[in-house]
Amino acid sequence: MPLITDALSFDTKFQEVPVIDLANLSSTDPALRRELVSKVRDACIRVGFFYVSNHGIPERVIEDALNSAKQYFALPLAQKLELENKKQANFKGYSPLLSGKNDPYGAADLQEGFEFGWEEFSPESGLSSIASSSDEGQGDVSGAMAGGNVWPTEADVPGFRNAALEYYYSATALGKAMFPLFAQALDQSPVFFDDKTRHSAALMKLLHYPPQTGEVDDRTMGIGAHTDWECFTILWQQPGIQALQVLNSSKQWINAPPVPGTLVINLGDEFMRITNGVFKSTVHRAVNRSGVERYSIPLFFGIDYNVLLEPTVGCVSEDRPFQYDIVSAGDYIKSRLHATYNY
Ligand SMILES: O=C(O)CCC(=O)C(=O)O
Ligand SMILES: [Fe+2]
Repeated sequence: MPLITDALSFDTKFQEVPVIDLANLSSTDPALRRELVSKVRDACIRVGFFYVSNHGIPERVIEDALNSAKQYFALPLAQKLELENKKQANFKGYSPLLSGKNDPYGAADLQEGFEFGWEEFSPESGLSSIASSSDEGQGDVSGAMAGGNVWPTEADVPGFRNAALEYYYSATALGKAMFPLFAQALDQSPVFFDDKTRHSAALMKLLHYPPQTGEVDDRTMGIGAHTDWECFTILWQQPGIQALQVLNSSKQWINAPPVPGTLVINLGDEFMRITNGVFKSTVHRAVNRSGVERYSIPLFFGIDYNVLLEPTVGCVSEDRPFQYDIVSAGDYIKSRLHATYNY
């Protein structure tokens, strides 16, 4: 039976986001691997979201990134605007409050962010050991997504670039270890994505949501209803604050609160497209009505920008022909960035 036929029998009216323990992620025991693959497959087809525990990103790396984000967003607005994303290649850098609109039918997003992608480590940064263990070479900075990162100066936010890149390398290492799981969940060989993920086509964003107080306006969200664009997102959310909500197929918003010790993994449009909808790119949003500041850190991990988003074997059938235009990953991400920030 093709995967697509099997997937159609799954019930997508989920009421909660499952938790998957990654403790056995690198185990070679076939039974343990089968069990893990089967959990990932179920979550990808039914929900498009899951939490992972034992994810391997050290607590210290998370804390340093969070503290750097807090210091960065506390800078005066004029200083942050020097690196405004609209002035940079492919929207790297700072996005002010209300500058983006993820939900084309909603209001602008009540969040500010700082985005960057892969970059070559410089030996003096002290990151060489981490970089070399998680990335085998060049970031893909040619073509549609060309353009390097921009950073505040060391004097403005001491240690910012270092802490941000350290988190980036840890999260991309986790992402790279997860691609074989997704491949196996699609009945492909574990190396299926290897030649499509040679460069880290991963964008990381530090996000800050001010508390929404006063009159509750149902249109204004921290980030409006949207799907993510890459293959999958690795999301750290600040403990203790409920903000993230996920839409099930009955159009109910299901809370996805931070679960201590976990990260959220959610699938995006690239996976949905190449699997012809077998993997769900689930709509979600975040609204911070907690009364305190909220920070989160998504890392959006895609396939290489030059690779075409073509259908995967088993994901099309006579009844379910491929339903998307075939575009390159880079062209797809670039078009979505433009739509979000030039609304
Ligand atoms: O801040 C969050 O919890 C969600 C962020 C998000 O969905 C995104 O940046 O795409
Ligand atoms: Fe998202």
